[in-house]
Amino acid sequence: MKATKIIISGGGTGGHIFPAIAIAKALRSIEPACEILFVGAIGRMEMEKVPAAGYKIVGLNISGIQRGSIAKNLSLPFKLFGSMRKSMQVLSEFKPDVVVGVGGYASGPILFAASLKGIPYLIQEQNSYAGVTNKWLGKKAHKICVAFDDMEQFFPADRILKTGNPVRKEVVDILNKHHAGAELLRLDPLKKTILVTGGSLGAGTLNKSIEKHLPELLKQDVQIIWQTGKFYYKDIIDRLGLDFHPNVRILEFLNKMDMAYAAADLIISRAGAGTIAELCIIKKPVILVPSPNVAEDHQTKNALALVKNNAALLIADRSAEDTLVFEALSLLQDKQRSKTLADNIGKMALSDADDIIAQQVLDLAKERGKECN
Ligand SMILES: CC(=O)N[C@H]1[C@@H](OP(=O)(O)OP(=O)(O)OC[C@H]2O[C@@H](n3ccc(=O)[nH]c3=O)[C@H](O)[C@@H]2O)O[C@H](CO)[C@@H](O)[C@@H]1O
Repeated sequence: MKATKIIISGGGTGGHIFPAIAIAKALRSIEPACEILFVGAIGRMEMEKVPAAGYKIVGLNISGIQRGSIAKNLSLPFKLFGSMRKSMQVLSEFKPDVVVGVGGYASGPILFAASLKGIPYLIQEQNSYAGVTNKWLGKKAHKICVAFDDMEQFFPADRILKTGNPVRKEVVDILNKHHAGAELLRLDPLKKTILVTGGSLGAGTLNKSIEKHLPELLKQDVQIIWQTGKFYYKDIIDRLGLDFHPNVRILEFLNKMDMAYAAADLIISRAGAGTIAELCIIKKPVILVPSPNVAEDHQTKNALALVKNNAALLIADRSAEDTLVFEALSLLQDKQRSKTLADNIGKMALSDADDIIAQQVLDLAKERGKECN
């Protein structure tokens, strides 16, 4: 029997790449012989993370619109045209049965090319608010897998399936790892610990808020696992030094997120959809500071879906520098409130999205096989 061939496209940030890898893993576990090819954007994070996870990737020369610079956008039509041509070529050579789009620059041209060639495609929309490209591509998608309610406002209702966001299983496997996590991060497992994560790229506001109030945190003998993000790391280390205080662990990126989640008593985070899906599964008290710099303010909408169920606290980006650390310290003291938040966020967890989506992809491939015979 011919092996099923799947293209998974998209990327740009961890929020698109990690769900894509989770879907690929689930496809392999259901159908070990299936062939998977990733399509990403040259120069973006997926070109490094996808091969590291053991999959092949082809890069398109594509980027997004850059605000505030006409000159930088002049090459955009040429890039789009070149990416469409390359996408058509990749589809002709690899001959996928189904294409999956997880969002990010590379998804657009390859899904559009798939629609031109009559190849079925599935969109995995991570956020509670769909961007312009996904809305447009959604019109011809065979299936749109979503993680939030009320997505009919963006996509055809008959093709929406609420699956939740695929998470990497190893990242949310934190049971009995508290001590090991703290030790790996050279922290004391008996002291209260806050994990600060700005998503896959880090968050300037979170970094400023923590740095400004380090004295208050240290006065309470609280430990911090502080993920700064690649762009901010060097400046922070230049200012503070790498081993600035035994209670503070400063990291550019956490490769073992499970260990950090396990070691933490409280998590301060941006409101990226992938992180939120993980936070629901690991069930700890959370303070979200949505990024104001994302399309249609979708992180605030992601966060509000939790806040309206009393499953997380929300602090606006503009107030974070003044209030975030004090809210965090007060929540750490308040056991009852912490427990209520942790219980409620746990109720919002949707597990196995990776397996459900992978099965949808394989079903589409089978249906196509029947049509072609
Ligand atoms: C600035 C931006 O465009 N953000 C978007 C991006 O977020 P971003 O790329 O930050 O993605 P998410 O918050 O959704 O997910 C981050 C992922 O990176 C992992 N991780 C993070 C930090 C770390 O040190 N190590 C690590 O492994 C997390 O465990 C998680 O799996 O995609 C999300 C999903 O479409 C969107 O909701 C966000 O608005």
